[in-house]
Amino acid sequence: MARKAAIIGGGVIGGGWAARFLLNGWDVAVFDPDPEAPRKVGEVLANARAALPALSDGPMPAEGRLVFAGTITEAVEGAEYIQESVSERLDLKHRVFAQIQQVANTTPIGSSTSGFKPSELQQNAANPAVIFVAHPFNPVYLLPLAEVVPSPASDPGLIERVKETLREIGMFPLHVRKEIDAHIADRFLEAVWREALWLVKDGVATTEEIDEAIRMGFGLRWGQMGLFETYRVAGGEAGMKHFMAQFGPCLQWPWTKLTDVPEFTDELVDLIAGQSDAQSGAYTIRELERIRDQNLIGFLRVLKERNWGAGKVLLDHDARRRAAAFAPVVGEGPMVTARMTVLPGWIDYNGHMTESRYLFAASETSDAFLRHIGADIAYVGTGFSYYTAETHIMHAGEAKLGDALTGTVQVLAADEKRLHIFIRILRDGAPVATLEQMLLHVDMGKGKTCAAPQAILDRLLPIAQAHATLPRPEAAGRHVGQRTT
Ligand SMILES: NC(=O)C1=CN([C@@H]2O[C@H](COP(=O)(O)OP(=O)(O)OC[C@H]3O[C@@H](n4cnc5c(N)ncnc54)[C@H](O)[C@@H]3O)[C@@H](O)[C@H]2O)C=CC1
Ligand SMILES: C[N+](C)(C)CC(=O)CC(=O)[O-]
Repeated sequence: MARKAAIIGGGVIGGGWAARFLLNGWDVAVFDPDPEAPRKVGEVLANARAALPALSDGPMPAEGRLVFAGTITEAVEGAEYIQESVSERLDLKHRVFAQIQQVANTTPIGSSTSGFKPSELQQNAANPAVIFVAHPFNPVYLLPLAEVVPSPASDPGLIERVKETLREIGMFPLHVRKEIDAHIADRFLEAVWREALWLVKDGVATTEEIDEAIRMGFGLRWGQMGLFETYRVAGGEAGMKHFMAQFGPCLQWPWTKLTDVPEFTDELVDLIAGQSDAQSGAYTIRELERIRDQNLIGFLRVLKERNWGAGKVLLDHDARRRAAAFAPVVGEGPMVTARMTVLPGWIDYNGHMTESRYLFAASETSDAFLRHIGADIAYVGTGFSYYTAETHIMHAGEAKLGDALTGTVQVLAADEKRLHIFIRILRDGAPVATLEQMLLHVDMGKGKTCAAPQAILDRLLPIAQAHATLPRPEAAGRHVGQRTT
């Protein structure tokens, strides 16, 4: 049975949390008195469905069930985790916590608050120990950071369990050790925001020029190295010490007005809103969200290829999900090594699973087999691996959205260098596709085939021997254009 999360407040952030939990296989109940909330959450979810699966290199779990609850009590019933995402007003948050704790007194309650300290949130609560800050970043379904801020009254064991829950849905819980207004990241954002307001107010730059200054330069650097690592490199060979000696004094010069807040007059609001309309008004907010999401996917995929920063979180999440999803089943017949569900992003213009996803399903199946015989990621790290030298794919049916697929491997032949396998992608026990593949054991450093080590052969060869007794698949050895009758 799927695990359940309750989301109280279904606006921009509540919708993002709902999407992240749902797409990671959790059931979600949302409570929001706004009659527009189901539409708004639905639109965020549609964006998330088009975006989040593109970050995964493994099968995602089947999407959880979304319900809109009529009351807070109904929403939190049976929930293992509660995320409060109502408007940023302390009195409102207190009322919501009181209502929740009338019926769910021990369930963890994370607050999305951008600035309130957990000790402020906990004031007068029936059980303060379970209330903490879990501050996410927009779009919640793509950005991994959640600042987890406990107070001295928080239950440390519960906080550790919450961090694990957040990892399970692909997030990076950053434990903020000392509570402070606006946590860590929003303090920076506030400082930058204040300075930008001054630059616009004083007529130095427009909103567009400020955005160009960020996205053409330091914004690109920050996404991959942050502040300190970036400045360390900027110090040249002498690193951080030289950087500080050179640029430390300029902090005393009038380069910034960071501590001073411009007055929030109607004039300033109109000036900024007007410039923002001129800059970006040609797009709707939903269009801008989709542009943002596709750009983020591009960045994140590159970081993932490099196992760096947020990309490392994505790789860890794939590995965790694979390990939790399925252990190969060794039985009498072909080995069952993978299970997956056909997701929206896998469907093509013909309304069925696109051809590249059959290859993807096959590589999930063969990768699981390789891990089973010991050729796992740690083994690849030693400089050896199996490469696919040849594939023949036959389509026997159409996989459709939501279909549950199973991948099996039958070893046709194996020796110290070669691994000849037959993969079936099954739906309800019948193949929708079969793939015959030849894999070769390779010394990656030399770029040449070589014999697999005895430890791998000791696992592989008995399977090959057992599979030699299975009926040879009719499709094995076929080539394109052969008659079937
Ligand atoms: N928008 C942002 O960029 C970020 C916002 N946050 C935080 O997330 C929280 C929510 O902010 P947004 O989603 O931006 O605001 P929003 O205005 O989009 O959504 C707030 C939602 O709370 C609902 N609400 C009001 N009273 C309620 C009640 N008694 N029970 C249930 N729902 C109720 C409203 O109907 C609304 O749909 C705030 O604490 C904010 O500081 C955190 C990270 C980023
Ligand atoms: C503007 N904000 C304070 C609500 C921003 C955040 O809290 C985080 C974000 O997503 O930028």
